[in-house]
Order: sequence, then structure tokens, then C-alpha cells
Amino acid sequence: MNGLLAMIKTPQDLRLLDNSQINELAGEIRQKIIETVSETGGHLAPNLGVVELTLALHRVFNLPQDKIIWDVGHQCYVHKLLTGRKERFSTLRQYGGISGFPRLIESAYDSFGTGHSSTSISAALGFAIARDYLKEKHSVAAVIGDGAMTGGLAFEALNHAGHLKKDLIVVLNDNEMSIAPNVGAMSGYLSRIRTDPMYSRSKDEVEQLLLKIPNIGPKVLKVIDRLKDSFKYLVVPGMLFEELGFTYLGPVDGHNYQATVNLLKQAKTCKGPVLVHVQTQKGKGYLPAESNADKFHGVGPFKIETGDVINSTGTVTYTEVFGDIIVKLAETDRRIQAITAAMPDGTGLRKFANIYPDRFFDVGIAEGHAVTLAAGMACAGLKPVVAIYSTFLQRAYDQVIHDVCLQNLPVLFAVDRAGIVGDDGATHQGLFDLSYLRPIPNLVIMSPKDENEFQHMLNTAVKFQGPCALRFPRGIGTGCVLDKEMKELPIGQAEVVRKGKNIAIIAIGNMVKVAEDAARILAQQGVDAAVVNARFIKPLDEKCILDLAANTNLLVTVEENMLSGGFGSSVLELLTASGLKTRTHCIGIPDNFIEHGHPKLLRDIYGLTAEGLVKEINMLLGYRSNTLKLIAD
Ligand SMILES: Cc1ncc(C[n+]2csc(CCOP(=O)(O)OP(=O)(O)O)c2C)c(N)n1
Ligand SMILES: CC(=O)[C@@H](O)[C@H](O)COP(=O)(O)O
Ligand SMILES: [Mg+2]
Repeated sequence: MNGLLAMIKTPQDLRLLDNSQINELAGEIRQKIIETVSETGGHLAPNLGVVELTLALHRVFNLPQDKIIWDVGHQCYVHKLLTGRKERFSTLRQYGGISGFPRLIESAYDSFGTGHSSTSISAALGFAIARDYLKEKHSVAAVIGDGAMTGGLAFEALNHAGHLKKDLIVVLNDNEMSIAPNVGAMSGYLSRIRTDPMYSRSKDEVEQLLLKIPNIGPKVLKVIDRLKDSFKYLVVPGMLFEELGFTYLGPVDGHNYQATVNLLKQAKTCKGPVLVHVQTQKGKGYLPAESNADKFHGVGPFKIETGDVINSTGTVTYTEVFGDIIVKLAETDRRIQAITAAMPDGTGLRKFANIYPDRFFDVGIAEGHAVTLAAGMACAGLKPVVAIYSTFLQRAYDQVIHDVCLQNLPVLFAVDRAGIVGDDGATHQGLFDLSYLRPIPNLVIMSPKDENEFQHMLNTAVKFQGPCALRFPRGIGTGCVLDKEMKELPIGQAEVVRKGKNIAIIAIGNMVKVAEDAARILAQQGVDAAVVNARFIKPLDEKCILDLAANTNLLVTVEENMLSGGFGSSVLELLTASGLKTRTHCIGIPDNFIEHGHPKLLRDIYGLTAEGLVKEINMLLGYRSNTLKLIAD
């Protein structure tokens, strides 16, 4: 590596560079990020938008003594390049390589691990409280995007920070984009500050302006103080934050390094909480990303010269099937409404939004609100479909219990990205939903073995008169053909996919195909394995499972979920309650977080492949070698 970036060993080296060198360095950093992400995939547009901002932050704050908490953290690549990881940057999001998000375990410069949105201000306030309590002296800054600022957690933290009045800097990176164009009243407010020249006035100017109005001398001004305040609301930016106890600074052009440095330095001198409003362009410096910031928010490997994504396999993804089928179902069922929490494209709802704009709701990064909004709709007779990734649905757990299932309301949870998601790593793996949803009464939980069964499950779920969660994996399915007509599946009924007399494998979701492939390998070894597609995690097909268990010596469950509290646990609970002593072995994710890496590699590592299943079963059978003959009989 050559150029100025090669010189940067620690952020303190930035002090050696003048502004023209900083601009040159910014160009090198952009090039490095574009080249790397074109190979590895990743969050390109968010990072291209914060190059100058990150340089300014590291120029003004002295890490690791000072703390910077990156909200979501998907925009941390520049920070990582400046903090000792440029040599390893090509391992971005690869197994064993550096994470695409800040990680405590990765570097002392990563003050706090993030990945889920809107946590930065809360964490930063926690750091500020600790600093003061321990009588330490350092700055604490949260860097939060305008999208993340729509998250309720951020407002809770603003409210508390304004109350405590701790020295704290909140840098609002406003690029008018969430993943898609940002939504909500807050976004509109910020955009007005960006676009309306009236907002360029300072508070003093407004006071002077009012005092110049004839016949309104100082004494009268007091009388119309309310008018002055409401007038200020009209023309002074950031009054919303000022009223919450923050000093508002800005807005500043976040691509103007020196101006941003100056404003951050001013923020450091302020007492109490400060909000620094920085305006940037998402995707800055790479034309395809500038003009298509949502496509390049999170992108797979792509051709730099054209911006074309490389690895489209041509097989439909589960998300695409969901997007098509929900539109089809909505044609004949006008009750159907669709809700996303700032991820219209990721959840496949863009087509629905275009066809049924008045039945589509993007609530911003507000999963809890999305679920309770759905509960209200369902209570009033509609059929809301809430499309939220497995990992992000964790944010709305109480709403699922308290507002939907306790009231037994007909809400459909389309739980996308359930299972191993891969490159995004431990913060995003959808490996907990079976465990966190299964204990909830009234909730039906199902997962399809392939895309065809997926459409039948969607049809079944839409017609089901209670709460239902349909979990499905990230990426492509089996490539099977979809039936022309959608069926309605009997709730709680499993499907025997293969009969077998030696052992029995009962699988859920995308693990059914894995189990079938394993059974074929086992058959060549003389082991006749039955395979059952459980279809429903709740209610379980108890009759099918008990019959299976009563007629086999070894029952194996397999799921792409944590073992703890997952599908296998429910089978164990059933067998214990029934008094059956059938030897049972559960295969799934053990009690640890799953780091980033290609999904196929991670499934290999955790034995969630046909070969992995066969190896595990052979080991189990091998342990009983003296009874192998018995089992084979
Ligand atoms: C709780 C949660 N919901 C959804 C997401 C998915 N997500 C990641 S980044 C993002 C948009 C963030 O927008 P913003 O904060 O403005 O950052 P930008 O990408 O514009 O820099 C979303 C919705 C998430 N990480 N966490
Ligand atoms: C940073 C973040 O949380 C999202 O951008 C997430 O990475 C999207 O995941 P998919 O790529 O699976 O849609
Ligand atoms: Mg944004």
C-alpha cells in the first residue's frame, strides 16, 4: 500500500496532514473502500458518505481515550482504515476477518459494538455517566444517521441526555436516506433545515430581527415572548433539539473537512449535551452509489466500472417469492396491509408498495411501533402483514406478546432472514426467533421446506384467524417450481417426506432438504432413515412425532436456530411428557454467537449440511456399534 493512507498508523497521524493532503487521503480511502467492497460486498454508500466526517472526528477526538459510538456501525469502514486495520481491510466480513461493524473484541478504537440501529446515544450516555462517576476526563460522541434517529430508542436517549445534562456530543449524519429515502416527521424536519434558506439564521439574528420591527420595543418584546419562541421555531434550525436540552450546532457540510473540524471543536467546548448536525451525501464519490444509494446501501460484489452486481444466481430468493405472493393474496383479500420498519426493498415489499400505496406503511426504524400498529389494524378488522428480519424482530418482543398474541389478533409476522445470514455476523444472524417466539401462547409458528411450500404457508397464514409467524431464510431457495394454485395447509400437521425403519430425522424449514440429502447418503451406507418435514414449530404434530419416536431407536431433530429453546427442545419436551424413552439427538446452533462468514462455510462449520448430518448420525450409530446390527435390522 502506498500514498498517504500508508502513512496513517494511528489517527493521531492525521495531525501531520494539511487540508490538501486530507483531501488526497479522502480520495485514497474512497478508492480503497470501493475496491474492497467490490470484492467482498458490504455497506458501500454509507461509508462513502462519511469519509470527511470520519477524518474530522478522528482529527478532533483523541481515541481510544475519547469514545466514539457508531450507530448501526455499518459506516465504520473509514474508522477501521484509520485505526490500524487497513492491512486486514481486504478480509472485511470474511470468516476470521474483520467485521463490517465495530466490535469490542476487534480493536480498542471500537468503543462499543453496534449493528442494530438507534443504540448509540444510550450507550454514549452510559459512557458519559461512567466518565463523570469515575472522575475521568474525556469526550464521548455518538455518530447517528438520520435513519437511526427515527428509532424510538434514540428519542428515549435524547430525552434522558437532555435531562441529565451530561457533557455528550451527538453527531447527526443527515443524508436524507435510511436504506431507502428516509421517512417520518423527523426526516421532514431535518430536510427543511437542509433546504429552506429561512433556517440559516441564528437565534441572535432572530432576536435582532424582531427588535427591528417598529413599535415593538424591548418591553413589548417580553409580552410577545411566546411569539418570539414560536417564530424561532419557524426560522432557527434545531429548535427541536434545543427544547430537549441540547445545544444545536450546524448544519454543516459534512464533506467540508475543515468546517466540520471547526464545528466539532466548538462542540467540545460546550457544556452539557450538544447535537452537531452534519449534512452529507450517501455514496459520495462513486457515481453509481450517488445515484442509487439504496441499491448501494448494502451490496454484493460488483463491477466497479458499471456498478453491476456480480453474483445474481438467477434462482429466486425467498424474499422475492414473499414479495410476489403477498401481492397476489392482496388482490383478492382487501384486508391485507403491509408494514415494514425502514426496509421496503430488503423485505421484498417494494412491489406491494407500488401497487397498493394506501395499504403499505414504512414506519422508519421502529419495529416496536410496527408491531403495535399492526395490532391496532388487526383489532379493527384488517389483516396486517409485518415484514421484519428475524434479528430486528427482537426489538419488538414485548409488542408481539403484549399487543398481538395476548389479544390473539390476526397479525402475520413475515420473519425474513431467519437462520444464518452470513456476512453481517453475530449482530444479524436470525438464530433466536424459534426460541423467543415458541413460548408465546396463541402464536402459530411455521417454516417452509422450499419456495412452493412457502406460498402455501403464506396463503394459510393470511387465512388464519390468529397471530402467525412464518420464518424463512435469507437468499435463494431450492429452485423448485411453484404450484399454480395455492393450498391451505392443515395447521399443526407435519409431512412424512421419506419412510425409513432404522432411524428418523425430523427437520424444520430449509433443513428439510438437508435431511433428505443426508438420508440418501445414509441409505448407501445401509441405514434407512425416515425424514419428516415438521412444517410447524407450534403447534407441533404430536401424533406424527410420537409415532415416529415409538418406532425408531434414534430420533434426530435438525434446525437452523439456537438449540436452546428451539424446535428440538419442543420435541424433547413432548417425548418427556409422553414418557417415551427414545434416544433423541438435536442438531442446531450451540450456545455461542455466530461470527461473520459465508453462509455455506458457517453451515459446514456447524454441521448444518447433509455431510454434517451424516457424520453426526454415524458417530451416534458408531457409539452404539454393538447395536448397529440391531438398528440396521
Ligand atoms: C433495529 C434495526 N432495524 C433495522 C436495521 C437495518 N438498517 C441498517 S442501516 C439502516 C438505515 C440506517 O440509516 P441511517 O442511520 O440514516 O444511516 P445511513 O445508512 O444513511 O448512513 C437500517 C434500516 C438495523 N440495523 N437495526
Ligand atoms: C446494516 C444493516 O443492518 C442492514 O443493511 C443489513 O445489513 C441488511 O441485511 P440484508 O443484506 O440481508 O438485507
Ligand atoms: Mg441516513
